[in-house]
Formats: sequence, C-alpha cells, structure tokens
Amino acid sequence: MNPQTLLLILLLLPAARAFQFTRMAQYVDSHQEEYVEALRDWVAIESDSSNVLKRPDLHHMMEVVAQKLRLMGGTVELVDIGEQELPNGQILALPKVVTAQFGNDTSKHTVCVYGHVDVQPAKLEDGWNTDPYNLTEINGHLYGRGASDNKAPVLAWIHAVGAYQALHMDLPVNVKFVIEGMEETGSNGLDAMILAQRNTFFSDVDYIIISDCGWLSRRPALTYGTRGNCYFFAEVKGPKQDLHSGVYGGSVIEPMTDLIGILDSLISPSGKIQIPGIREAVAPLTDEEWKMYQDIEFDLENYKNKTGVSQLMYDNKVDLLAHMWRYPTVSIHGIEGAFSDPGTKTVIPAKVTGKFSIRQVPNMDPAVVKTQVTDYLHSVFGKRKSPNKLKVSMVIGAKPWLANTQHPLYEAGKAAVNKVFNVDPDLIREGGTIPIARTFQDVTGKSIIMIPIGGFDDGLHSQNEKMSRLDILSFIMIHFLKLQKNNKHRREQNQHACL
Ligand SMILES: CC(C)C[C@H](N)C(=O)NCC(=O)O
Repeated sequence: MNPQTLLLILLLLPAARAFQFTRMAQYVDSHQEEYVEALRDWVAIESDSSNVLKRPDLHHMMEVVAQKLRLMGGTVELVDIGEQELPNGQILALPKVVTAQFGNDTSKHTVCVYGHVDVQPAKLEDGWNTDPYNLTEINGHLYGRGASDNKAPVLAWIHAVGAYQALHMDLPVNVKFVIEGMEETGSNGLDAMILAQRNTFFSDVDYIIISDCGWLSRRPALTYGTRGNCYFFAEVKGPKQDLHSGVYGGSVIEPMTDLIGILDSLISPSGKIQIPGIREAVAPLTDEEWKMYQDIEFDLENYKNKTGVSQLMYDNKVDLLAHMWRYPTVSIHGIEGAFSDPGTKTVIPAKVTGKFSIRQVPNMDPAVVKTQVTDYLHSVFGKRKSPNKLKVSMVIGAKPWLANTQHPLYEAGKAAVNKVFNVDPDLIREGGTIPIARTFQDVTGKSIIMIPIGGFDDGLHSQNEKMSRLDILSFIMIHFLKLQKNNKHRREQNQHACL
C-alpha cells in the first residue's frame, strides 16, 4: 500500500468509526421496546432459586435463555451440574448452566460474560406496589423481580451481540456466555463446572465481565471487589410439638428465647461483631484505600434519604464505604418456625431456625469462619444451661473477590465509560456477593471487571425492584464502545435514572 493510501485510510478511520457508533446507537434506541418486551418475558418466570417449589420454573428459565441464544446462532450448551442436597436431606436437580459462544476468531480476544437468571423470592403482599412478576413501567422505571438483579443486565449483553448481528457488523471480540440459575443461593455446582471446563470452554477466555451491581451515585462506576458471604442456620429444638403459651408458659424453656439470646450475641448495637477471631482476620485499611474512598462521589444525605433511615451507622463517607465494602457484617434474616402471620397466635414454637449471614472480606476464610461461628454459638448456648438442642450449619460459604485495578482491563473499562458518559468512572467495591467471582479468578487466572448498569436504589432483593429503561440502553453502549462522541445528553438522562 502506498503512503498516500495509508494516510487516506488513517484520516478516514475516525469518520468511519463515528459512523458506526451512530448506527449502533440508532439501532439500539429504535429497538428499545423489543428489549423491554424480552425483559417482560423473563421477569414473568418465577425463577426463585431459594424456593424448592419453584425449581421447575428455574429449569424452564434456563431453557428459555438457551433457546434465545440458539436462535441467535450461538454455539449453546445446557451443562448438567448435578444435584443439590437440602439441609433436610432432600435431593434436588440443580438448574443447568447455559454456556454459549459467538465467534471463534483466534486473532481476536475472547471475553466471557457471566450472569444469572435466578431471583430472590417476591410476593405482592411483601409490600410491592405492582405484581413482582409482571413487569410494570412507571416513569421510565421497569418494576419487577429480577429486573435489575440480574435479568436486564444479562439481556443487555445478549442484545448487544444481537445488535452487531443485525447491523452485519463484525463483533470486535469473541463473546462467550456463562449464565447460571443458582447465584442467589451460593452458585451451587458452578465451581465444579468451571474447574471441569478450565481447559476446554475457559481455555481461550481472556477476561471475564460481570454486570450484576449498581452505581454508587450519579457518577458511572466500575466495580473491582465484592464481599463474600457465609450463611448460617441455627436450629433450636425443644418440646416434641408446639405448645399453648398459657398452659405451658413458665414450665418449659422456650427454644425461641434461646435462639433470640444466641442471635443477640453475634453483633453489638454499634455493629461490632462479637465472634472471636472474625475482626482479627480482616486486612487492615491502607492509606491508599482511604484516599481512594475519599475521592469517590457519594452523598451521605442522599443515601440516607433514599434508604429511608434517620441515621446511618457511620456519619462520614470513608467509614461508611469501608463498612459497606471491606469490613464484615452480620445480618439476621429471619426465623423459620416462628409465628409471623398477622394476628395474635399464642403458641410456643417447638423448633425454630434462625438464619443469618456474615459478609466476608479479605483475608477471611469461610472454612475458618464456619468453625469460629459454630464454636462461639455453642459456647454462648452452653452458658444458658438450656435442655434444648442447638444445631448450627453453614449453607453458603462464598469467598470475597478483589481485582487489581492496575490491570489494563480497568483502563479499557474507564475508556469505555468515558466514551459513553464523558466522565471518568468511580472505582468502587460492592458489599454484596458474586459467589463465583473468586473461583473465576482463581481457576482461570484471568482478570475480572464488573461493569454496573443499575442504580444503588434499584431495590435488589427488596420490594419494588426496578431497572431504568435508559440503563438498559447505556449498558449496551458502554460495552461495545460504539457511541457518538458527544454523549452529554445521554449521561444526563442516566444521572436522572439513577437518582
Ligand atoms: C449486589 C450483588 C452483588 C448482587 C448479586 N446478584 C447478589 O444479590 N448476590 C447475592 C448476595 O446475597 O449478595
């Protein structure tokens, strides 16, 4: 090629790229309704992984995902990951994991997108304003269980590949998908699958992208760490059946009283974990980290108002962020066997199971935490001199994940965000857990980046979970770097959506 032709190509390249950005943006904008309808179909499936009665829906959900990817021409597999044994001994088939591949050009990088399509439980009577399984749009927000966590982000990725296909544009990278149905309950069976496919499906993966979290503020974010989670059941068993509290109250030592006593010993009112050894294991906060947190955009007042509390555990930004992301915490979730319906039943429950979890951070080890918690609860229980029986079991043991933000992947992520929003993203951590993130990193040796598209107030696991329409669009655009240069307008819209 002569130098004049080369010069001409180089001069025309930016214009050609800009043209592509515009085509992609126009395509995505004009297919918004289709994306919303796809989300509606997925939200309608009650793929609740924590409810054994919903397991058929979960199996169906995985089939639906596989079929969507097959119709797009991907190489799709539904990988059988075996069975799960429940604490009561029941054996249940795990939902299959969907793997898919688009493109296998060895001259290109291969990215692996991980996501999940199982959800947390949701009932209208929990306080939802709309039916949780009927996607409902109000003021540009799409309400439904799983809308943000994690069905819309998974769909957004799939639609991004679809947009390339529809526009007959070459995918800039090979794209692989790993989509599972047990994330919300600890990703059972997925570790083993990744290990088994380490030298096959994962052998050519260059990096892993997860979009299962939210921005912290109006500023776009990239996420470089998640807390892990150890989830415990503490069962206290007493009389052979429930008893009338008037007839038996005062004569028996009540399991519920024992349970409340031991649960109360886990954490102090000011948030200090009382279990020996837990706080000692935590990596100390470095000056560098402190500085990073200090620079992050985060409005405590707004966070407080959006959360609907009158006071937060800490009144300064750095302490609050550190305790959300890089210190452990204990949360008590519920008591199975306890009376919780409306009304005034006066029973003494014979058997109650307290459920609580401890978020894990570097350098905690779930195996060690299991022993620390079990020993501690038995010692507290022992001091009560109760005739009741205590059984402690750990049902989820997910490790924390932390990435090196100096990796070029994060530079690419920053550039992509900058391209879309004309602003550098905040580098943030996530207090929630992606149980498989650490396994991906350890087994494949590849770098992981989390690219959030939701807002911190999307209501994950809560009533009125939502995803903004604009977030669905921006997601696709961020990742595929095919946008108009001047995106100020879109950024402002997204700021609004994430308020
Ligand atoms: C914000 C989390 C990382 C979202 C994730 N899907 C999740 O909810 N994981 C389970 C958990 O309890 O954190």
